[in-house]
Amino acid sequence: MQNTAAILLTQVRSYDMSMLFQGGLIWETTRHRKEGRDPVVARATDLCKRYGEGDNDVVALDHVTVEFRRNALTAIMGPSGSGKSTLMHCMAGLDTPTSGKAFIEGLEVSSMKQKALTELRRKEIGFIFQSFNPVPTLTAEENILLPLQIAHRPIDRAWFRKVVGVGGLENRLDHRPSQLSGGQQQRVACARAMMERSSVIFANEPTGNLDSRSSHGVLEFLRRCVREYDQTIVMVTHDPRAALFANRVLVLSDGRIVQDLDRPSYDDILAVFAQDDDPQNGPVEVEPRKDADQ
Ligand SMILES: Nc1ncnc2c1ncn2[C@@H]1O[C@H](COP(=O)(O)OP(=O)(O)OP(=O)(O)O)[C@@H](O)[C@H]1O
Repeated sequence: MQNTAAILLTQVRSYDMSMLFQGGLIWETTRHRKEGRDPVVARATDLCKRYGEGDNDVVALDHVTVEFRRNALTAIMGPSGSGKSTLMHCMAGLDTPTSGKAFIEGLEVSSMKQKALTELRRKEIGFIFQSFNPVPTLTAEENILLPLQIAHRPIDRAWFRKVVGVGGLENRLDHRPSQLSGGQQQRVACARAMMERSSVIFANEPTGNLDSRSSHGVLEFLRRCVREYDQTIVMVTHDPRAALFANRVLVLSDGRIVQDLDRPSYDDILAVFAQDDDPQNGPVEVEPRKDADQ
């Protein structure tokens, strides 16, 4: 009995030690990569994802190999069902690929144990979703800082001021969500993600619920964070105007990358949409790029 207890205790201790070691390893590896300025922040090799079986089998990702560069705003576009969200979820460790590998800062996300993955996500991966659900009783400032406070992480006030400045939120910090417009709320969501200083932020349709004016404010915020403050953003979008803010546009079709456009022009984006013959997606109206200076 005593022996069993001793073995159990040793197992628990070695498990704790291995988790500590894994956490430390993640921290050290990502720090070295960032300091070494490895130009690739995230990578997928031969990524496949199938859902269902037999007649219900769906190939969501079909041998996708791609690198995401640091300090870039990459847009992922493509028709509905082409695999955009699945790619993002597999890259961020929110879903597991059927085969192939996904890496963040050189660490293989696709085979990571749950606890290490949680640690990696907490430290190195940020998220912005289409719908932001701020805590209604908290102010904008409190909502922005909430994840850091929950994690007992220190708040870099200088960085906070820069982020809210770029987001144009200085005069809204003591407002509650009900006192903010949709665009302001989404900029609060972006500011929250920026505060974490993750290696990469995955944004899924960040302007999907916004009118074109509010979208512009959010996209300009994201673009400035990339250009001026070295952030790295991968954004899924159906919106051609959003893609005009990106340094690079990847186009997916049937789970494959069919185009990889570097700083695409208005005409390049139009051409992508001209090829999208899915009637569900409706006609596309793209305004000429007025503000872009890339
Ligand atoms: N959990 C799931 N179970 C079964 N099939 C799924 C699941 N998730 C996604 N799929 C299928 O995988 C394919 C890719 O889906 P995904 O959501 O990645 O596409 P998408 O390009 O993001 O689409 P949308 O633009 O409509 O959001 C689709 O055919 C979808 O129906």
